[in-house]
Amino acid sequence: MMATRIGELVETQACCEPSAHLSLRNVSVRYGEQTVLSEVSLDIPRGCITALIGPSGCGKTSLLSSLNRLTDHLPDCHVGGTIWLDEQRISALDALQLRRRIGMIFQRPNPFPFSVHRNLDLPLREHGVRDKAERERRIEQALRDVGLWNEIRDRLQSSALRLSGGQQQRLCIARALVLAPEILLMDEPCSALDPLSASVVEDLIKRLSGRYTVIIVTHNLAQARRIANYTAFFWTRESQGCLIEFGACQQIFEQPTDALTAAYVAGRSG
Ligand SMILES: Nc1ncnc2c1ncn2[C@@H]1O[C@H](COP(=O)(O)OP(=O)(O)OP(=O)(O)O)[C@@H](O)[C@H]1O
Repeated sequence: MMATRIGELVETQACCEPSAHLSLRNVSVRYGEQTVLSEVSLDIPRGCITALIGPSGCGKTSLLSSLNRLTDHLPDCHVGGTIWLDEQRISALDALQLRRRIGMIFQRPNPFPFSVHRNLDLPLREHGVRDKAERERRIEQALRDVGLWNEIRDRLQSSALRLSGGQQQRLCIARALVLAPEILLMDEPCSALDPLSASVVEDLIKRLSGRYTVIIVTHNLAQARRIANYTAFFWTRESQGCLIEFGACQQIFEQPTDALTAAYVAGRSG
């Protein structure tokens, strides 16, 4: 499948490439017999930030986790439909390679309980980067990209757990970046941080757009408005999450076409 045009959305978001990086077709997620997300079809624009919003339990995290097949590891979790990464079905890709191309950042910073350096060196070794000088170059670059190099360059051998929460989260983003991914999945990456650290991480995410396709789950509508180019709004109907509306961020927040979206972004429901 060739990359899909995003159609009229491109005209409203000149910053974005007019192609889909990920294409979802009739994607459903169920745990055992319980379908929690039903028939989602969506094109994720390349090089842009797409926010997934909606009330608790409508399946945002389940959808995010299905995009790099973390759902493979959840007991009783079944993902139906088709997810394309460019012209390849993700189900046909090697899971390790897929997760190199699609990194994930979680709500709570989760550095490995090792040194800062080892947090970044380990994934590179696991992915077969044998040349030490190349690993060092990529580690420094990733730390520069997240704005940590100058802050902690003299503490690379100290435990990552001694960093502040915000620094730990930036280290986790660096851990994803060091593998040169194409796409970053972020599940409420600022919600466990103090306001100052959250705003540093938010600025960082904004700076990543263009170079990376970012998909971010957030409950913070103001944050979605500030950083996202596109927004997908989910809702729960008859106990199943579904996609209500997808569009350019400005359109979703200022001129939503669906009454449910309008009520949600205005804070009248959910
Ligand atoms: N591992 C699991 N096993 C069984 N049910 C699950 C599992 N993970 C999530 N669920 C259920 O799937 C539904 C969707 O959950 P999910 O976390 O994807 O929603 P969400 O929109 O991300 O919620 P929140 O905004 O609160 O994080 C919920 O009813 C949840 O209880």
